[in-house]
Amino acid sequence: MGNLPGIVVMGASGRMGQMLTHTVLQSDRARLIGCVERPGHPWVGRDVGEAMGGAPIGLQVTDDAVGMIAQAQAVIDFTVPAATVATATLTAQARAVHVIGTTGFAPEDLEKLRAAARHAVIVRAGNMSLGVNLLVGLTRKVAAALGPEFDIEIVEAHHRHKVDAPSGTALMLGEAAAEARGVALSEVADRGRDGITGERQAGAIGFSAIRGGDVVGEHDVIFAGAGERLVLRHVATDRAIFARGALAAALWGQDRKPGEYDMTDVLGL
Ligand SMILES: NC(=O)c1ccc[n+]([C@@H]2O[C@H](COP(=O)([O-])OP(=O)(O)OC[C@H]3O[C@@H](n4cnc5c(N)ncnc54)[C@H](O)[C@@H]3O)[C@@H](O)[C@H]2O)c1
Ligand SMILES: O=C(O)C1=N[C@H](C(=O)O)CCC1
Repeated sequence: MGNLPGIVVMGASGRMGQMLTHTVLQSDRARLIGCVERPGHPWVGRDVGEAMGGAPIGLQVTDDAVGMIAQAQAVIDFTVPAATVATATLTAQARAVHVIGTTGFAPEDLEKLRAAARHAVIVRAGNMSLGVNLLVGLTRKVAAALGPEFDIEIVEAHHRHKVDAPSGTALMLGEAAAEARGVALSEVADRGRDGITGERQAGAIGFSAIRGGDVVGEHDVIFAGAGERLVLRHVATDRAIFARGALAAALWGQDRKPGEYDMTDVLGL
C-alpha cells in the first residue's frame, strides 16, 4: 500500500473534487494522501469523508497546498485557471505529475503551464472521458473527409453553474476540425451570434453554448451540407467518467519524461 502513488486532489469540495476523492479512495492502484481547498473555504480542517456527508476517513481537508504537494506523486486538479497555474509551479518543484482538468484558460495561462512542463509531467485535457477523446478523433476524420462545403457547428450543453464558454470539450472538438481543414481555430471560430450577424462566413466553425439545470455535459458536432446533415454526439451522464480518466492519467504519468501530454497519450489513441 505504501508503495502506491500518493495522490492529492485539489478543489476537494467541488463537483469534480468530490468525485475524484471517491474515485481515488476506491482505487487499489493509488493512495489518497491529501485533499486541498482554497484558504477560507468552510471544508478546511474538516474530515473529508464527513464533509462529503459520509463516515470519517481520517484525512482532513487542508489549505496548505505547498506542504501537501511536496509529498505527492500526482496532483489531480479540476479547479479554476488561476489556481491551476499556481499549482503548476508547485508540482514542477515537487516533480509530481499534474493532471489538469480545469478549463477556461487564457493563452498566457497556457504559456505558464508550458513552462512548468519543462520540469514535470503535465497531462491536460478539456475532457478526460474515453468517449469524448474518441469523438475528437472522429471529428478530425469526418472534417477531413467532407471538405469545406459542409458547415461545422459545435453545440454544447452544461449545468447552470458552469462559468466558462465554449466548454473545454467544444474547443478540443473545434481544434480537431480546424486542424483537419489545415486552418487555425482562432482564425475561423465564430463564438456567439446575436443581432444582424450577416450570412454565415464560409469556413467558419461555429460554437453555441446552452446552460441549465444539472446537465453533466453534452456535445454535438454538426456537419451541415446541402441536402444532408451529419451529427456526431457525446452525452455524459455521470462525472465518474472524467474522474476515472484523470486517475488513469495520474498513474500513466508516473516515471514519464517531463512534458505536456493529453488523454490521447494516456489512452493510446
Ligand atoms: N477535463 C474534464 O474532463 C472536466 C470534467 C468536468 C469538469 N471540468 C472542469 O473542471 C473545473 C471544475 O469543475 P467543477 O464543476 O468541479 O467546479 P466547482 O466549482 O464545483 O469546483 C471547483 C473547486 O475548486 C476550488 N478552488 C478554487 N480555487 C482553489 C485553490 N486556490 N485551491 C484549491 N481549490 C480551489 C473551489 O473552492 C471549488 O471547490 C472546471 O474548469 C470544469 O470545466 C473538466
Ligand atoms: O462540468 C463542467 O464544467 C465540464 N467541463 C468540461 C468542459 O468544459 O468541457 C468537461 C465536461 C464537464
